[in-house]
This record gives sequence, C-alpha cells and structure tokens, in this order.
Amino acid sequence: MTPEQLLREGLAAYGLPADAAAIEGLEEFSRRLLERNQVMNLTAITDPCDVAALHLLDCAYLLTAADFQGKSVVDVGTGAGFPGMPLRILEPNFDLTLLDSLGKRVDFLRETADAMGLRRVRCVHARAEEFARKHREQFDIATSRAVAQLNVLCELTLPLVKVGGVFLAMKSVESDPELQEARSAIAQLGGAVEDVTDYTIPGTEVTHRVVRIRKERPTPAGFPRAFARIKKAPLR
Ligand SMILES: C[S@@+](CC[C@H](N)C(=O)[O-])C[C@H]1O[C@@H](n2cnc3c(N)ncnc32)[C@H](O)[C@@H]1O
Repeated sequence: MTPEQLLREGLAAYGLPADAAAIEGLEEFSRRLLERNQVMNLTAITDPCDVAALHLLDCAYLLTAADFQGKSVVDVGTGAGFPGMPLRILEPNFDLTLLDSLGKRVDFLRETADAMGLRRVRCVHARAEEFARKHREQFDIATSRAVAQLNVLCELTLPLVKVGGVFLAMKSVESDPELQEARSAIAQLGGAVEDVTDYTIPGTEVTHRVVRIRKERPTPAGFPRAFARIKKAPLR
C-alpha cells in the first residue's frame, strides 16, 4: 500500500473526512519531516508508510477522542509536531500552540507551518512548567505523546488546562501501572481520569491508548513546581 492509500483508508476507518487536500497536507508534512530529518534529529521512523501509520494516523485518532472545533489546544512536548501537526492539517478550526523545550525543533515547526500556509498555529520554545506561569488555565485541550511518565506529565500539562477542559495523554497499552501510580497526582492537580481507550492504528497491528483526564477543579497555586523538583520528587 502507498502512504496515500494508508492515510485515505485509515482516516475513513476512524470515520474522519479524507478529502484530497487533507491527504496532500499530511503527505507534504511527511515529506518535509523526512527531508529535514536528514540534517537534524526529528524522528527515528524514516519509511514514508511507517510515518503515515505510526505518526500521522496514530495522532489523527485524537480527533475521535474529543471535539476540537473552536477550541484552544496546547501540544506539550510536541517534538517534530506530534500529535499537533496532523491535527492542525486535518482540522483547521481551532487555535493550536505547539510547545517544546528544544529550540531547533520549534524552528522546524515554525518554518514548516509558514511554508505550508497553516493558520492558527503558534510555535513556542519553552519548558511547559515555565510556560504555565503566564498561560495558566488558558487551554480547553492539552495533548501530549511520549514526553514523560503520567504523574510527571500531568504536573506539566494540567496547570495549562481550564476547569472543564481535558488533557489527552497518548500512552502505550502497557500503561496500567503508570496510570495507577498517577491517580493521586491527577487528583492533587485538579483532574480525574474520565476515560481510557485503546485503539489499533489502521493498516497495522499496533495498539495504542488515549487517557482522557478531565480538569475538574483549579490546580493549586504551588503547581507546577520547578522541573528539578518535579524530577526529584514526582507527585505520588
Ligand atoms: C520523545 S519526544 C516526543 C515528541 C513528540 N511528542 C512525539 O510523539 O513524537 C519528547 C519531546 O518533549 C520535549 N520536552 C520534554 N520535557 C519538556 C518540557 N518540560 N517542556 C516542553 N517540552 C518538553 C522534548 O524536547 C522532546 O522534543
């Protein structure tokens, strides 16, 4: 199967629209990613079919896990733009902030968003725990994939989410122990696990998980702590 077929059939399997412009946008992003990957470290996945499935379709699943229309969304530790960029390409009607602590990756994202004419994308070079000082409880949705253990990750993300909003954490299906260990941290930060959904990426036998955490109460003022403190004494 070609990447184009994989994307078309995969989006259809999710029940998402698979119009030609969206598919072309995803393929263009994949081309730019793999081209830049030759001179900087953006992804270990280098086959275009694998990028289509393991990056693009994996991330696209989030559009079935929450309604993004009209929302403000922050992707914490976005790296080369996952999950944020595929979501932006597939759904133009929300405000997206792509946040990462590595400046070169953020530069790549800014250049790529400009070159592709993507709108309503803000690329921010910052650590999440520092960004939270000025952007506390400003986002309807936070997303994150492959950034940290859930108890640490929630301290980075939940302070950014409005009360009533959600944090969508992309995790492996082996994350049950991690999830159990994070329950107290999630409660201390004002959240509650609402839903855990496992999904198989179309065209593969790979199954991943989305943990949906609802922000129920404001996060207490002491969080997030400085990263050295979070790392030394993760919330339990
Ligand atoms: C393993 S990469 C994952 C990138 C992307 N989310 C993905 O799934 O391909 C983790 C990324 O998180 C970023 N990161 C780690 N801690 C962070 C923090 N406290 N604030 C912002 N970004 C952070 C790193 O710079 C890195 O780009």
